[in-house]
Amino acid sequence: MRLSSFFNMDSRIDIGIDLGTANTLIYLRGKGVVVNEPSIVARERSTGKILAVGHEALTMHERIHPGIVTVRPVSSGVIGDYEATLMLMKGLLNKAQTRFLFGIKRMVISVPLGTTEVELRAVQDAARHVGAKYVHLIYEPLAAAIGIGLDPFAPIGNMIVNIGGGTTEVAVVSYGGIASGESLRVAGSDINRSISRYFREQHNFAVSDYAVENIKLQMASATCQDNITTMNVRGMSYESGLPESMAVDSETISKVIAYPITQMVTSIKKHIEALVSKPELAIDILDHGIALSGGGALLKGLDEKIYEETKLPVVIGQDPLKEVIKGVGMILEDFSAYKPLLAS
Ligand SMILES: Nc1ncnc2c1ncn2[C@@H]1O[C@H](COP(=O)(O)OP(=O)(O)OP(=O)(O)O)[C@@H](O)[C@H]1O
Repeated sequence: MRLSSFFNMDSRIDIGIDLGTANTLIYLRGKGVVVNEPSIVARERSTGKILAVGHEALTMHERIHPGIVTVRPVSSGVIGDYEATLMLMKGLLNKAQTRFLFGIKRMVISVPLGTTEVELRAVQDAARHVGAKYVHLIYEPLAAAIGIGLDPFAPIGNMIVNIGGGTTEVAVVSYGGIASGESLRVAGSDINRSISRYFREQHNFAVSDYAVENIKLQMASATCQDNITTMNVRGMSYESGLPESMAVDSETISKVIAYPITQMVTSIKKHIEALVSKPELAIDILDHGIALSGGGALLKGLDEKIYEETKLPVVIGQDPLKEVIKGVGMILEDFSAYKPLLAS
């Protein structure tokens, strides 16, 4: 018996990764999602030595001394810091608690639409560096469509909008391809930046990333809500130089985040209007609506806002933060069926 068949080389593992700006998720074929952690690493400033990745690194963020630095290696959905991305991938693969005794055979990674050749190559290199033998890339909206339960090969048009931390991917999927789409570099992080800027510029008040995220999750809304809520926010006053607390209401926060929301909705409308030369696709979308995925889809009132602006039905995926990795997982589980969808 040949050594390779004795060791059954097919027992090498197949892995899917949603390498996101905010979160990275890992799927193991046959097991499901085994890692779901923030895309952040903490390293020693002088040596570059990695101290923590994922949840632990996020806990250290904004609490550390100058000898330690936290880095978000993925920016706008693509690799911004190659070395830190490798550390993130290695660290999170270790957390998968699976011994890759025979190495990784196939790795499928989701990437934003419009990723440049250089950016695609960086993702492929990183995947090979962490041990993948074959690397395949899938555009995020296609993965999200599969995850949501749509058939990307169907001879009808489906509109998917995946709103992540760094990008909003708008795509009309039909016949196993993308009929129209773009990756807008405006998403969840821009909403956070708008909130931070409001406190800094209007109140001379510095608020931590953690507090900003909390404000967004608790009170931000894409539409005006009837019941206005208030919350106390703690931060540092630039004027007094002391920690202070100030009240903010949901109506103010909704106004503050209006600009990034408008940019997202404008992109969606632009791609619907682009279907003027393909009216049958437009009618399909009228019938089936717009499917939303990604963490940004959870923003209060966003579905309502998109409906107000487009008059098209809007459906949010069952588990928006996991639709892309669910789709990547389904590709791994039935690779030959979904192979035609892969970017390379
Ligand atoms: N309930 C919520 N309301 C509003 N925003 C939310 C909610 N939950 C998560 N988010 C936002 O969703 C974003 C993360 O979503 P997701 O994990 O899908 O993005 P990602 O895949 O890391 O990013 P990208 O695809 O752009 O690289 C963050 O900006 C987060 O603040």
